[in-house]
Amino acid sequence: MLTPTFIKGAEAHRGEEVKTKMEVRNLDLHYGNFHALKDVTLTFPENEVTALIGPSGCGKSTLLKTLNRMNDLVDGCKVTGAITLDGKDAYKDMDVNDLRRRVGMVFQQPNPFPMSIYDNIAFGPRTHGIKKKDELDVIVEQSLRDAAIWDEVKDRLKKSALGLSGGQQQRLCIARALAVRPEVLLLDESTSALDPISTAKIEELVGQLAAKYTVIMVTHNMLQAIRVSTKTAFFLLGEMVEAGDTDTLFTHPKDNRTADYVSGRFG
Ligand SMILES: Nc1ncnc2c1ncn2[C@@H]1O[C@H](COP(=O)(O)OP(=O)(O)OP(=O)(O)O)[C@@H](O)[C@H]1O
Repeated sequence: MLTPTFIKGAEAHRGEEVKTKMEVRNLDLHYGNFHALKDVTLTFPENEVTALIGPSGCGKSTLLKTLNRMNDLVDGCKVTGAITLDGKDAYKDMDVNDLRRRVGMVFQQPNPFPMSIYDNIAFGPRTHGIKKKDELDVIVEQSLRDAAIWDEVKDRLKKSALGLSGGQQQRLCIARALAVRPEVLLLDESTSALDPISTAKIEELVGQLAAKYTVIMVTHNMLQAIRVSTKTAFFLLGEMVEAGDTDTLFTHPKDNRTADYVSGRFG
């Protein structure tokens, strides 16, 4: 097994009580007649990285999008069961815009807006009513620092974000997500379009982000799950087969289907 080059969230917090940040209970999701998630129950510990793994089409991205109600935008999508953030029901007791500010998302392909680096980061805070330049300056710098890209872009903040490399664009997108002060960060295969060096930088960054944020990541890369996450959940055909401590799930899986998948027998 690869040795992580940074301290994983749970190791940093060892000895402290682990708090649940988000929880999914008896979640069923249908796209029309298609049953995409089946009675999923799962908790996401605060200030840790949870990885969602499983073969293509098993429902990982669907679950991720359900956590900040992105699926509300999909016609014919029906969700039953409960999703909570700090114990509050995300579908019943929370304004959807407030939920999406608190639970930010970064996608597979870097998708910077066609505007300057500065304006990309200031975009979210501005839409939330922050207009003062000195206040925005502080948020832009802090977000870029938190996303480990400040030193690379601090002298070109007014230049177009589209001039950055793919790996830099993805860290910019993480900075943009951080700029509205989220509590949870959803990463949907956020390194799959990147080269190995950019991937390594983002993996290291994710490890650091867990000090401040709860991170939930979908990944196809099992080594990445091992390197970065403290908790892993394995999905198959819409069912959550097994979840637990990452090292245990990969070395001593309880379910034969998990064992077959993590040993590369299918997927
Ligand atoms: N908007 C949609 N309408 C209908 N079916 C959908 C929709 N989105 C996803 N699905 C179906 O739901 C199932 C789960 O899809 P999902 O994208 O969550 O899987 P995944 O595990 O993330 O796959 P991948 O690893 O390939 O991204 C798939 O069968 C997919 O075709």
